[in-house]
Amino acid sequence: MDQPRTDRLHRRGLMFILSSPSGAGKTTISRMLLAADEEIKLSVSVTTRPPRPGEVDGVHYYFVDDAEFDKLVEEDDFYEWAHVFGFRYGTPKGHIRAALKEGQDFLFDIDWQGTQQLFQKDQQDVVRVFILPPSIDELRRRLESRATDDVSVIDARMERARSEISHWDAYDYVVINGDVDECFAKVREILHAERMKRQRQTGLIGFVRELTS
Ligand SMILES: Nc1nc2c(ncn2[C@@H]2O[C@H](COP(=O)(O)OP(=O)(O)O)[C@@H](O)[C@H]2O)c(=O)[nH]1
Ligand SMILES: Nc1ncnc2c1ncn2[C@@H]1O[C@H](COP(=O)(O)OP(=O)(O)O)[C@@H](O)[C@H]1O
Repeated sequence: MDQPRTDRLHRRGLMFILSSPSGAGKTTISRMLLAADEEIKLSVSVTTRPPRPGEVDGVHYYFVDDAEFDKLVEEDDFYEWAHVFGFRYGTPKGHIRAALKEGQDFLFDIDWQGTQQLFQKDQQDVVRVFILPPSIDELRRRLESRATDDVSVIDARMERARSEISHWDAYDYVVINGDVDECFAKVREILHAERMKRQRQTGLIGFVRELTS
């Protein structure tokens, strides 16, 4: 029997967005996904927030000062950018569009404002996933256990969590992060299923034509 060649068909890449209130676990899930899946690459954001311990410039974020950020805005180098927690965060355009066409998937860890902007610009490629904490008390526990922010910062993030959660219905998928492995498995299933969407499988047309000729 001929080897089926369906796994070699070309498809468009997708823009896989993970958002959540701070502390719900999107960074954790993002890192698990990037470690487990070779086909997806992180879109590294630019931020004016100072690095946390362990964060590496160019890997987790590009850390810049206000003047550098202003320059990037002026030069129209961002797909989108937003104010979050008193700092600015932006998605650099880079070569995302061309890479999507070549079949490269990108992971975005961005907030609801950035999600809206990316969706307006590129509905066909965007997949929006929102992660919820299992409870508000657990959200605070996670922010405290991460131990990267002082109490006033944690309070501000908790204050903002309610308004962030109110945007849950602007997402395609919502996953509750109770058990981290379960949450990860669900997010991975979403990614796998989205890759199989007919509209993304641009190589199907030729394949079906061959099958039916
Ligand atoms: N709009 C937008 N939001 C971003 C971007 N990068 C990060 N964010 C969001 O900014 C918020 C704060 O991020 P961060 O300071 O790393 O703290 P975290 O919430 O604990 O991950 C999170 O909601 C991120 O998803 C970006 O490029 N654009
Ligand atoms: N399902 C989970 N159960 C327990 N702790 C978790 C879970 N998911 C994430 N955490 C922990 O909660 C803290 C916040 O997670 P993080 O991924 O940094 O959140 P976010 O990126 O959404 O701000 C981290 O210390 C992380 O290890």
